[in-house]
Amino acid sequence: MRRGQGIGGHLVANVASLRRLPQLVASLWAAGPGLASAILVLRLIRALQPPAVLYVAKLIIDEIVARSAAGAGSFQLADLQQGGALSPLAGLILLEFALVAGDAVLSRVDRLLEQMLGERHANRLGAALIRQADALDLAQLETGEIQDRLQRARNQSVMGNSLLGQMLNQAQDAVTLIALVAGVAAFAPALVLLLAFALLPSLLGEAYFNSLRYGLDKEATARRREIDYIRYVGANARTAKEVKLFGLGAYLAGRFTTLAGSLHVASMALARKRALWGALFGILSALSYYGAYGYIAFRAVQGDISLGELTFLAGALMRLNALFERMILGLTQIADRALYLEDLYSFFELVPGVTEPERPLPFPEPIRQGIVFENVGFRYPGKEGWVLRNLDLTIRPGETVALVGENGAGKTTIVKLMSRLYDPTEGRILIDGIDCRAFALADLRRHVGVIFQDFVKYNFPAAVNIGVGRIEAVADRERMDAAAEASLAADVIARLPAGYDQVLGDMFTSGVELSGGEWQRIAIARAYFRDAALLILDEPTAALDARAEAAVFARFRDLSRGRTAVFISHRFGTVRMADRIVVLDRGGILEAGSHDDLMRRDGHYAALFRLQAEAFQ
Ligand SMILES: Nc1ncnc2c1ncn2[C@@H]1O[C@H](COP(=O)(O)OP(=O)(O)OP(=O)(O)O)[C@@H](O)[C@H]1O
Repeated sequence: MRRGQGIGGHLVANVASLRRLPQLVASLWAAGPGLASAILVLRLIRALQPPAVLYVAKLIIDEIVARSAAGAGSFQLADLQQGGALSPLAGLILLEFALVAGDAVLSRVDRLLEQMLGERHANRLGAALIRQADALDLAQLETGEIQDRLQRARNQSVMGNSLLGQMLNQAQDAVTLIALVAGVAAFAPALVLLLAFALLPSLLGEAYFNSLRYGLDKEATARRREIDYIRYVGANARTAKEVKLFGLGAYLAGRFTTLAGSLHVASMALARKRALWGALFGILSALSYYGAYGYIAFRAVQGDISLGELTFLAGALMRLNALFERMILGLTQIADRALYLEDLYSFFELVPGVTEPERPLPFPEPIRQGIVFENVGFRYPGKEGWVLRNLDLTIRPGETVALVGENGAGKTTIVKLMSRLYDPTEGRILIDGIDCRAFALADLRRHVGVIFQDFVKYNFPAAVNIGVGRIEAVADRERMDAAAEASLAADVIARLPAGYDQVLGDMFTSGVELSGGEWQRIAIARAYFRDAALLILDEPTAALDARAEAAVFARFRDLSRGRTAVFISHRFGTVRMADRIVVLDRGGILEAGSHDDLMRRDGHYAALFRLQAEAFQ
């Protein structure tokens, strides 16, 4: 929201925010149509209860007044019955009781049903959010703006529940209000106008402040993310080592205080303004309320309305006053949250750029001609420089290729392109002559097994940590044993108290944390467990000790026989084992060939190889 937009602009934004409400209603309905209908019926009945109670009270008083007027004398218990049946007065009192007690019961049933529907809806939304995040491109998820939106959407998936209750309260109050206003209009039409005067300024004021609040929150999202991040870095087992040793505690606390303070100042300034105006509007509505009260008292004294009608009108006014207050507050909260619905639903409307082909071709099994990068260029969306440019590279079937190059040369990006985490900005990637965009994404990825250098350390049991490589086969112990054996993870598992069932990581109390190299063995097992035609390992042995590295690679060569394998490594002892080594520099290929070829050529690779070898002499 831009500053200086004026009240008109704010109101438009506020009304626009409500446009997402029908979507919320539809998804709530879809979560439980039966539950939703039952809730609506209950709310409607409860909405009509207050006017009914007031009306019965009016009848009771009129009945009592009529009795006194008829000179029936003081009221006796025996008066409760008349000719063997209940007297009209007793009947009315009983009815009043039934209305009040009935509402108490209905409100409990209603709350229960709403909780059921709310939880069901939140669960559905939570799952849908994960599916949508999965469908989006990695490049989309990596942008700060989408991360913000995702963060807000995550909050919303829980908030939807409170919105359900608020919307129903509002609808119920609206029905009660209409019924009460109709009742008031029947006895004293002039009062309705007076009430409208009390309502309008509050309504406009609230709408205005709602939009200001949203604008403020939106502006502050980036700062709030930074605050959350500082809170994470400052109070977290993972960062504690460095924070302690570098003495960062005071620095982080200071930065936190500065950022949180700036947010606090802005939000307090708005809260003060809002409180001031709220108080003024409150006085205005109190004035209207007492004006109306005086008016009906005067008419009663004049004898224009009966005592029963006076009771009804006074009761209705009191209720209407409370209802206005509540509805304005409710409207504020609904509009406020509805503005955030925009984040939720706009996240669901994001369309991935890495798309499925209309008529997918089957992935070649086995790969016969290989993988060809044809003049491939890649630039991150919204970024200036090219990460890869004019890249021509062929990976033959059954070949083991090592990608080497300095930090930032583009090695990981090549791997991401091969698995279609990104699509090339220019050029094509062909598998057996077919553009890889022609395969169904799931089919392509089923045939590719990638372990990234920043692989995920799942705080799940060891078996699942390996099984995620091919989750549908997670129960296949024979396959798991083979993968664990090949990756040297078997030794790690054997040492775990609960073996394969041992929860790993430090997130849960039952978890066992592993060393970097142990985690890496588990991750490599994941790749073997996947058993894909194309195996890609991005710095798979960086955390392994020398003996483990040699053992892993001896097995890697055995296992990758007959399948295509690509690995990235900065360790030339490992790299030299590849059939072909591709040296990358600033997004292009500098040289390529076997270790012996490249050493003979005496170029960049040979220089780097000697440099590393000398360091060990
Ligand atoms: N999500 C991203 N958004 C924008 N730029 C990125 C992103 N990820 C990587 N880059 C840039 O792309 C370039 C290539 O990165 P890449 O990870 O492919 O390099 P690499 O050769 O694997 O490096 P390393 O040896 O350090 O792992 C780098 O200059 C990096 O700054």
